[in-house]
Amino acid sequence: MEKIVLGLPKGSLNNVNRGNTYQLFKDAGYEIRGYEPGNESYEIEVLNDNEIKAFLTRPQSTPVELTRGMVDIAIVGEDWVKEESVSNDNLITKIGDLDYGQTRLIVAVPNESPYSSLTELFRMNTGRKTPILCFTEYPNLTRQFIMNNDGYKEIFGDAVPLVQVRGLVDGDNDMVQIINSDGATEVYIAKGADLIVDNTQTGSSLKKAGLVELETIMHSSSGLYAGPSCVDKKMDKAKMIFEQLYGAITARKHFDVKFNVNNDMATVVSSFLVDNSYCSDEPTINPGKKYSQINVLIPKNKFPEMLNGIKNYDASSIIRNDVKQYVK
Ligand SMILES: Nc1ncnc2c1ncn2[C@@H]1O[C@H](COP(=O)(O)OP(=O)(O)OP(=O)(O)O)[C@@H](O)[C@H]1O
Ligand SMILES: O=P(O)(O)OC[C@H]1O[C@H](OP(=O)(O)OP(=O)(O)O)[C@H](O)[C@@H]1O
Repeated sequence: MEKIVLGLPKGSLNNVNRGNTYQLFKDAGYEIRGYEPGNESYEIEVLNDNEIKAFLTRPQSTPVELTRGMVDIAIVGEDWVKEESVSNDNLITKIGDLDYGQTRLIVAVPNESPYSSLTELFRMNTGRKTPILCFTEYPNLTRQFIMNNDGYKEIFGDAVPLVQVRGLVDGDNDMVQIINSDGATEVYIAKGADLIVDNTQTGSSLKKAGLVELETIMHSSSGLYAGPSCVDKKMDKAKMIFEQLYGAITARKHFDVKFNVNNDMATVVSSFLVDNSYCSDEPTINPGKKYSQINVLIPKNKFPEMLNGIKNYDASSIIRNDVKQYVK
């Protein structure tokens, strides 16, 4: 098979404290070299799967690489896929969500602002002589969101806010200007912007900059996405890679628990576990001479209550293991 070309993210999605994609690949059983967080190479080796060729990608540029077939599949945040698809045909398909790198794209203004919504911001600035300035890394989503805002529509109708990406300028309403930022977006408020659109995770960057959220534009998390070059065998392979990764993510949320009960209690305990959803399909029962060993895969958050419950059936020799891979 022709190798599938995989884009792996640089930045927050490969950061030990934010979204450790490297660890996810390791947990999923891939031997991966050249992708250690903070020490990534541009070409990454997947030593135990010679059907994969991997490259480092910047999330901001990943959608372009996907639509042009430079990579067949990639891990990227949904925010960047949406940002790209606002003005272009959406050629990118989502193979599946990977449930990490959760952020929200938000509109923020200074704490002391009198507005409690974006509509109020536009209404309270009616007739202003200077432009309303918004800085963001997401000019397409921002323009779309602003143009759908009731306050904006009341004052400016269908006029298109001016958007500036470095020297490139588009739009006809220069009283509302959306200007591209390449990072550290929060700081633009201190430098004179009226509002920003940025992503937030813990909220600490907003707090530090003395900003407050007005609106949520979208929720985002990382996922595996495919471009138009990912068809037939490549798509089959992409789905297999996703299943492998998702198995590792699901596994992180479960414990593998084993314990013994008297043989005559085994069926009662099994029903107790099924009735309370303390297992995946059903408990596995291995009967011995006097005791039966019961084995369940249980969501981590349900473990304490299950432990409490099985003690009522005189469970003994209770052991709990981490799970590496769990494909439902
Ligand atoms: N603090 C965060 N925690 C988790 N995920 C984040 C965080 N900040 C951003 N992300 C997600 O990571 C992806 C990339 O983020 P972003 O474009 O802001 O740049 P970055 O990874 O920090 O890189 P750079 O600093 O080079 O801009 C996006 O999909 C975003 O939603
Ligand atoms: O809500 P928080 O947990 O503070 O995370 C959100 C911040 O993290 C990212 O920035 P990053 O630190 O990557 O720097 P950047 O703004 O230069 O991209 C993002 O752009 C936010 O500014």
